[in-house]
Amino acid sequence: MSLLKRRDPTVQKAGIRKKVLARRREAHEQGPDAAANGHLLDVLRPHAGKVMSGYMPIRSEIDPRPALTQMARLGPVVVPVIQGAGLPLIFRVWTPEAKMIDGPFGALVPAEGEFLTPEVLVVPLVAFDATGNRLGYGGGFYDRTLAQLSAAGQVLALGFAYAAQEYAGILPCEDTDWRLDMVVTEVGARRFDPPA
Ligand SMILES: Nc1nc2c(c(=O)[nH]1)N(C=O)[C@@H](CNc1ccc(C(=O)N[C@@H](CCC(=O)O)C(=O)O)cc1)CN2
Ligand SMILES: Nc1ncnc2c1ncn2[C@@H]1O[C@H](COP(=O)(O)OP(=O)(O)OP(=O)(O)O)[C@@H](O)[C@H]1O
Repeated sequence: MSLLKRRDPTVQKAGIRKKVLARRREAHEQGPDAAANGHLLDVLRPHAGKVMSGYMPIRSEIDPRPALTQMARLGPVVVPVIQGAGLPLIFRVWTPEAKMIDGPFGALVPAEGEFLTPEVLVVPLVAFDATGNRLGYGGGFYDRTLAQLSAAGQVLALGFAYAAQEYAGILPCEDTDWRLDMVVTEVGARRFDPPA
């Protein structure tokens, strides 16, 4: 591979995705989701009443629905809906009883209900690092969404993942990549320092 290609973050990200996804699949088979949901609930509870976004898991993503089910009793929980390529996500109210339909990329979306703007976001991811950088599937959906929401007000971005999804180095980042405030895994919750 040429030096230029190695330094291209898009190329680097693709290689890291593949490696970390293999580890995520292994962790998913072990299924430490219950322990992670306990930690997630501890982090979310103080925010009860705020509009909070979760996600409907796809592939080997860790399942946040146990914690979201509890939070939906205390306040509005929303999940992402894709408007189109290159556009930020919008969010529709979810409850455990909501009628769900298939959305793009296999994630379920609510068939009906109000669209609300979240202040606290539980964000799915492929990889994270020790400084709060996040790598997703490459659509840039969460980067665009977090940029838009933070321009309008304060948001809290919480990554939810298996501990095995931590990348040992610093993830390659572009100017548009958004950093996480915290990450929650089966090991516990970690808060990242704000950028220097
Ligand atoms: N559960 C869940 N819901 C979510 C997301 C997510 O990551 N997880 N998203 C977070 O953004 C959005 C969906 N984004 C996605 C974007 C791309 C692919 C995907 O499969 N991409 C291809 C590669 C495409 C390419 O770059 O060529 C792939 O991985 O095979 C999946 C989801 C909205 N909802
Ligand atoms: N706020 C933004 N405005 C314009 N383009 C953006 C913005 N955020 C991200 N992008 C573009 O989206 C592309 C994909 O981003 P990236 O690979 O970081 O996605 P990701 O974080 O892995 O995916 P996702 O957020 O969907 O889970 C980038 O090449 C970037 O140029």
